[in-house]
Amino acid sequence: MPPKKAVQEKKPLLGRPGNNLKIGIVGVPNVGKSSFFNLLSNTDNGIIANYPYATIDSEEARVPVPDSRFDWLCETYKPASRVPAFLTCIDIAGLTAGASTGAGLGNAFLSHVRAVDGIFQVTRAFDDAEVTHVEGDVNPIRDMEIIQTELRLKDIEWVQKALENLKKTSRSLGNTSLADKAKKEEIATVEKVLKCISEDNKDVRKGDWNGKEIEVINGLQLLTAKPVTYLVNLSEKDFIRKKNKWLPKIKAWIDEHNPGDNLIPFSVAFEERLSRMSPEEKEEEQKKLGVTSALPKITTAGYASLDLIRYFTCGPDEVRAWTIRKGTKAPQAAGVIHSDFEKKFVCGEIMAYEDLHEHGSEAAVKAAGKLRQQGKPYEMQDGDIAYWKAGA
Ligand SMILES: Nc1ncnc2c1ncn2[C@@H]1O[C@H](COP(=O)(O)OP(=O)(O)OP(=O)(O)O)[C@@H](O)[C@H]1O
Ligand SMILES: [Mg+2]
Repeated sequence: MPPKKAVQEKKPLLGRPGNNLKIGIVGVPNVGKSSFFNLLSNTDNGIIANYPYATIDSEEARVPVPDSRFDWLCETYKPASRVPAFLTCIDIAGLTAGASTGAGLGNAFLSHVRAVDGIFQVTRAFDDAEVTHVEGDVNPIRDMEIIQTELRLKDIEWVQKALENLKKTSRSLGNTSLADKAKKEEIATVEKVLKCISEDNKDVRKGDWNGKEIEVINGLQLLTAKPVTYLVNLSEKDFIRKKNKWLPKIKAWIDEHNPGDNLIPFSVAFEERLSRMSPEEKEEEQKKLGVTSALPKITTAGYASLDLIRYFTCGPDEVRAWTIRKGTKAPQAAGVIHSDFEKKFVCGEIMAYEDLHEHGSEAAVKAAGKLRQQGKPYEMQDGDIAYWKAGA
């Protein structure tokens, strides 16, 4: 007899449930966050200035996510309207040492971080005597430590409060009820979270959690549970020669403290220069220097860090990408377009982008038997092309 297959528990994802997720730009003051925000969103909404705390209120922008599949679909269908996937980005005020106890913009800043789902952490590794550094000199390791410490301190305070409240309600429930058992489990998880941040010195996203624990953690909305992409802002010269004395140290710091987190070098100065060129000049310049803008890579990484994927709807009127969370089932994916599609869901006719690309037309995909009818249990795959059928 073949051995029994182990049933793998399907864990919920860490983070706020839903498809409408946002990424926030975080860092110490005056490191280029707003400049980066403006370049990424192709706007001038972010307030740029050569002094700390230029940004106070947060700004929001929707950044199109580059995708060669989307471009190919638009070429193929030649639709009247084209809507790519977007990543919602927020420019946040600079964070200073002591923010968790109210220094700088303190708690207001931290509440902005709480409201986002992921973090682009900008660190400064460019030397420029003209640009003030709040800590006096350029040292990205110290800056990363400041951010990490402040976010952890705030989480510790938050978790301790949650624990107190849980213990209070647990006492009032008595000893025997089922609700009491659930409370005790919740308390045990919250205690484990506290140990993770305060004793093991780990960000919550680096802890090893089971499905039940993740549900409790998601209820807490912790700052260190959010995925982080480290963006190192270099001088133009260093970016072009792909060398900077801090880069190996930053890499080593990430490997030691938050192994697996993404590190992307870029240069505000280089991107700013490119942004002033025409598309042809831009091409030419990047070819000449043998380097390409880091912005597409950064947008793609941010989107992926939030566990977002997309499916497409295609036709002569519109080619459109719809953003969903990994693991989303067909009815909920249809519901992103219209809630009626979810409520009255019948099925989806679904093909993979790769199959359409390979066979060239929907008819050919169908003839090859690769256009499939999928029901309610179907889990959407990145790059699916869907036609939804809903009841009247
Ligand atoms: N790679 C770079 N090389 C040189 N100067 C840079 C670079 N990146 C940013 N700057 C300059 O640094 C200054 C601060 O930039 P910006 O206002 O974008 O920072 P910020 O992090 O948003 O600051 P705040 O925390 O005050 O909101 C600006 O003068 C900007 O031109
Ligand atoms: Mg700013």
